[in-house]
Amino acid sequence: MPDPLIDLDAVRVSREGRVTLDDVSLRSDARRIGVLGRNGSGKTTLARVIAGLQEVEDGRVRIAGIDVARDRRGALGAVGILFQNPDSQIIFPAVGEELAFGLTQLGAGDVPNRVAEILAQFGRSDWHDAAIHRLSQGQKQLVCLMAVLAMAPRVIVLDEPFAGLDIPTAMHLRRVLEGIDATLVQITHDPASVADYEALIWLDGGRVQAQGGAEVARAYAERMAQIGAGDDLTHLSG
Ligand SMILES: Nc1ncnc2c1ncn2[C@@H]1O[C@H](COP(=O)(O)OP(=O)(O)OP(=O)(O)O)[C@@H](O)[C@H]1O
Repeated sequence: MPDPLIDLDAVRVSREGRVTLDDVSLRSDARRIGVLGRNGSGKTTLARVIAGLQEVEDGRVRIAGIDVARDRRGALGAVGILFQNPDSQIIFPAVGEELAFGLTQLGAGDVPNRVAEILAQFGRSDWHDAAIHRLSQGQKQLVCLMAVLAMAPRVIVLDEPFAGLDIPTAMHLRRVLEGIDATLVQITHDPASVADYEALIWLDGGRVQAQGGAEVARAYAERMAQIGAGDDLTHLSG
């Protein structure tokens, strides 16, 4: 059997001496993958591992057969990531430069044309020279989305990129993503948003609490309701 598109085996990550992912395996060819977990459960760390932005201390990571932490150029064509805060992603002052950057890193040909194409695809050709700091959060998130889509990665990791956006903007960007031909890995604490996904993984304290299909979202929702019904806040301690 060929290796799956997403192939993580017994991954372990420590940050500042603390284990944040422990023995996490995820092998999947599903088109829609949901990663569920509470605050601090390790979701963002896992997102960064999948995107190759976080080295693992132990275990193996391959996305589309690429060792994404080591082969950064290969990783750019294999996986893109959108964070909750677009400001943590944007490097350049103008939209056109920002869109060109990833393509140049990727070694793509005819970068100016591809930048023009992606802007035109979203009806934003007038943004080419726009100053990013003048854009709204939703507009900045659209720039990040365009930057990712321009590179046509096989996998896109969404680390709650729509959490800070108003409802129509979030709906619009979500629709754009649903329409594209890429595997989506959605990080969330909201089970309803991934209830119909084919593959779900539930992280708790950096470990896999459960893995499977819709039953995982149901079990997670039940557990969260139970915790929420109690008054015990000790689970928030660091
Ligand atoms: N840069 C960092 N350095 C050290 N520890 C970190 C760092 N980032 C996160 N951590 C720790 O790693 C653990 C997992 O954090 P992570 O951000 O992966 O969780 P999360 O599930 O995405 O949380 P949230 O939903 O609150 O964003 C937490 O205990 C956190 O304190």
